[in-house]
Amino acid sequence: MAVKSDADLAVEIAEGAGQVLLAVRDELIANGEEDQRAIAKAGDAKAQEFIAAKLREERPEDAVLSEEARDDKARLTAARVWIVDPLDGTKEFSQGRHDWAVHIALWADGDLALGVVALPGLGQVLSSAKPLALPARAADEALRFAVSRSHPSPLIRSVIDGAQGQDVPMGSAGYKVCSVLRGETDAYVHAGGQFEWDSAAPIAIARAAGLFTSRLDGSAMVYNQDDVYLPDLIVCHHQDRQAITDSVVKALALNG
Ligand SMILES: Nc1ncnc2c1ncn2[C@@H]1O[C@H](COP(=O)(O)O)[C@@H](OP(=O)(O)O)[C@H]1O
Ligand SMILES: [Mg+2]
Repeated sequence: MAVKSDADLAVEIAEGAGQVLLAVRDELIANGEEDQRAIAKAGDAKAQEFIAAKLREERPEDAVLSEEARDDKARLTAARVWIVDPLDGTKEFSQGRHDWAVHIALWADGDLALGVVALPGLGQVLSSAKPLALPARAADEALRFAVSRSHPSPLIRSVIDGAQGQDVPMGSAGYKVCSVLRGETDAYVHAGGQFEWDSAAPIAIARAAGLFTSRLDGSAMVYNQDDVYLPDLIVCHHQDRQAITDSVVKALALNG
């Protein structure tokens, strides 16, 4: 039998983990579970188990970096590393909301090679291998920024105000990047903390679709580093890059 392509495998895994997460949550709620931490914990564990088993079975040679597994650093000398967040937007998942995601990315030979984000609450899966056409951006309308519901940042508030934009709160880094691709927002600018698994798959999809992506200081998002802390990012249409980066520079000067 022919070996499944990485792109097909990533979609299969992201979709499958999404189904596992929906089923776990339904079952717990049907059994009367009201503790959101218990729902989040069960979701994280079951999705991690599903993804790890699939990767072990289908790509036993590859290294894996996951939010929910020990980082044994074998990945630092590997040619191929899967970077996964089994459940991004954990809080929103546990609250019964739809704005959460499963992230599956593949890093190969120095850069992101593939990203898949499943949005089980919407029944959608986005892949860098099949980029969506970018939604049109009306140049005269205020920029809509996807922002965190649970990690407010004074710096990001300043960036949005400086760009005369409006904020659209929602959970999950993957869901936010997909909101730009789905035309619900125009940009996602984040500061204050995140890890490689929070952004790897979403950034691969954003790049493939032709969005601008960078760190707040304008440098490239770099993955599979020893320290996986990757605290800030910009995702936007190229036409908005200047306005947003100007606002970031001013906000950094104001907020230190
Ligand atoms: N200041 C911060 N420090 C660490 N992680 C952060 C963070 N802000 C956001 N994140 C992580 O980024 C993801 C999206 O967050 P948000 O919805 O608030 O934008 C979440 O991942 P998890 O749900 O996988 O933990 C969250 O933990
Ligand atoms: Mg996450």
